[in-house]
Amino acid sequence: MSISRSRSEQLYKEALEHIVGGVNSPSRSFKAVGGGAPVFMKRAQGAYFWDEDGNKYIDYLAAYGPIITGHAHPHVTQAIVEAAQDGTLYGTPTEHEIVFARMLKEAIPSLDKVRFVNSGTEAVMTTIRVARAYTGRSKIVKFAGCYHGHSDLVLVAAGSGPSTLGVPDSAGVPGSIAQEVITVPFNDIPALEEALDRWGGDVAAVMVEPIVGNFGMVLPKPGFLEALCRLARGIGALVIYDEVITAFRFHYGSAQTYAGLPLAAVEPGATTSARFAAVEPDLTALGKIIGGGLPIGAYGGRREIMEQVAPLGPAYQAGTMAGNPASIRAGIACLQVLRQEGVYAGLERLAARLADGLAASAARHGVPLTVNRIGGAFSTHFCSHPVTNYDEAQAADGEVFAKFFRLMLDRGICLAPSKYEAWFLTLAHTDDDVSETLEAADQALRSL
Ligand SMILES: Cc1ncc(COP(=O)(O)O)c(C=O)c1O
Ligand SMILES: N[C@H](C=O)CCC(=O)O
Repeated sequence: MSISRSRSEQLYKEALEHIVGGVNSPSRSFKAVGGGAPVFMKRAQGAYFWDEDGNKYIDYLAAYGPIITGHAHPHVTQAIVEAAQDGTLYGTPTEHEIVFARMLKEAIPSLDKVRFVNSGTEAVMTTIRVARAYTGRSKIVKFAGCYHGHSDLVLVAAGSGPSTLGVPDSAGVPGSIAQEVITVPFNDIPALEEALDRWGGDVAAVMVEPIVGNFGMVLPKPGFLEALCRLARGIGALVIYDEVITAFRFHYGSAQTYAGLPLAAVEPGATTSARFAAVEPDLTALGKIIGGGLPIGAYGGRREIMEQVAPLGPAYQAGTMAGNPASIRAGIACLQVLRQEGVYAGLERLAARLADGLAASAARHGVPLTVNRIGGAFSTHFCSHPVTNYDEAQAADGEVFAKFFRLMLDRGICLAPSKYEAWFLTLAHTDDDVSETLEAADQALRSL
């Protein structure tokens, strides 16, 4: 079974002439799934894509996470149209920025103050600068396989695209910079303890995806985040959560306030805020969903730390496009949709049906498959062991994934072209979409 994608192939040839690798983000290339032309999409609506050859796909890529409402959601689209009609860029503050900052602060109480930027990369990069400015220290601890964007410091042992394409340590990052990063396995408290014992006084921050989204979806083990926060603070370092994927993905808030986060046992009767206080970060980086599909990033945290940032403090961060009215208004509209009753329960129900169905189908056909689901997102690792860290994710079978990816694509199901990326449900997906996807997956798994 194969559908024609001749126009995509033609466009890819042209793109290769003008755009490096034919793509504007390496993750979009099909290098890790057997090569050849990626699919050139022409239009997206709700849960669907149509490619340049007129083929229709059910979309679980969701643009690597931001598209949680479904494509071209009417409320978000209207906000973007109205913003465009009012002029796309002012270079001055606007009231919408205040409205949006308030919404983020209400949903994520650790944000005393925020600043808007243009991408997750910028948000993370700036949290590191601010942490260094605040502590007067230079080293950062990160976890193997966590991806924090493409700024120099965090392109060390990076998951997602870099890992997919075999460049987890990018060329062009000077050794002197890489030396400022200490990498530790995710979910490994003794290894973190050892690293902090060794480098303690030099460490400005410990940075983590509190729920990993970049070597599959991986939860912290119970007590891991509490230990991380306690150990970091014990040596005077800050805790930075990269919530670029996780904010507003699992509930109206972020991982640091998510009831599904496995925490160590708390005192009986502890309040919700006491429950989460032990895992609250000093700084948080945001992106993806908060832009409603337009480019955005944001970072925020404790007042005295954020006040290191210019014009109040000595840490410089700026941006011609930062806080642009279209992204801000799309973000407000997206959060307005997400705070409606039942939104997350619906995402979770569909994702559970799909993830459980895939696992059952794989078992029926004798295909080893580990499905890690968290709320409305999950990952599929072709292996029989649990995936709780990067090594275990790397050990999953990439060739089988590549085959599965192609079989699904030919059946009209669009996944990310990497064994490390997640499947994301949107508000536009229906039970019929899930049934169609399970039918396609059953055929694909049978013929692996
Ligand atoms: C956890 C995480 N942090 C940072 C980034 C970088 O965000 P962006 O691609 O918007 O620069 C990404 C995704 O790309 C991400 O998944
Ligand atoms: N997994 C990455 C971000 O979450 C993928 C985005 C990209 O590399 O283009």
